[in-house]
Amino acid sequence: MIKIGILASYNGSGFETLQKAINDKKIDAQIVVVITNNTNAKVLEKAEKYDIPNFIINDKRYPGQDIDDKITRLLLEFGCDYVFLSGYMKKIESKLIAAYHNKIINTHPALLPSSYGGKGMYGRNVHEAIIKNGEKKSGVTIHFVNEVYDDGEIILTKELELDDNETVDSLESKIKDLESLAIIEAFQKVLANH
Ligand SMILES: Nc1nc2c(c(=O)[nH]1)N[C@@H](CN(C=O)c1ccc(C(=O)N[C@@H](CCC(=O)O)C(=O)O)cc1)CN2
Ligand SMILES: NCC(=O)N[C@@H]1O[C@H](COP(=O)([O-])[O-])[C@@H](O)[C@H]1O
Repeated sequence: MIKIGILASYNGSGFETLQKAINDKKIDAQIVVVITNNTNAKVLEKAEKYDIPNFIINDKRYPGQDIDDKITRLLLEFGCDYVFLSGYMKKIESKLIAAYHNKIINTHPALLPSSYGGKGMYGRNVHEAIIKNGEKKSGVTIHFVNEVYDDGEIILTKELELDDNETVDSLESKIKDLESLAIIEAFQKVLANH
């Protein structure tokens, strides 16, 4: 059975999408651990709901320790084959990348490559920039993770056209819906080649 570890900073909506797809037999895998950097992350409640071991790992909780090493060791201890970044807001560092080369998958709420990726481009910031710049389309990119933000090999993208009166809230909602489809399709594609 392919094992997946989750890294998330907030709600972990992508994690729940993946878990529901697993429960619905759309994806043959098991989510075995959830890790967050955020003590208040709602993803912790979701992990408990699905009876998945969950951990908070951040500098405050482990002052002076190597967070990269700690996360990597935990994912390895749980036997993870893949790592899914479900709205994880911290840079993935060298030890985790080395341990999981082209096995870390991220979902980004814009089309890449573009100026809507990289440092500062996360969550609502992305949608605000898209609308401010008068873009006519946006979308979702699922990609493998390398040392650089939003620079890894692209697994798939899904596009949408913006309405004339699109707002940040309306775009965020549409992107979230599109993202759910993209996550399922991307994992089916990756696991088919496992
Ligand atoms: N090595 C990599 N690490 C991460 C990647 C990646 O592609 N390579 N993707 C991100 C997810 N992400 C976009 O998809 C992303 C997340 C956060 C940021 C960002 O600018 N973060 C801020 C800190 C924000 C915070 O502390 O809440 C920063 O670095 O200053 C950019 C892109 C996950 N990691
Ligand atoms: N650049 C990374 C980034 O912006 N990721 C985005 O964070 C959201 C997390 O939402 P959630 O906490 O509700 O799952 C997700 O929509 C994801 O695309």
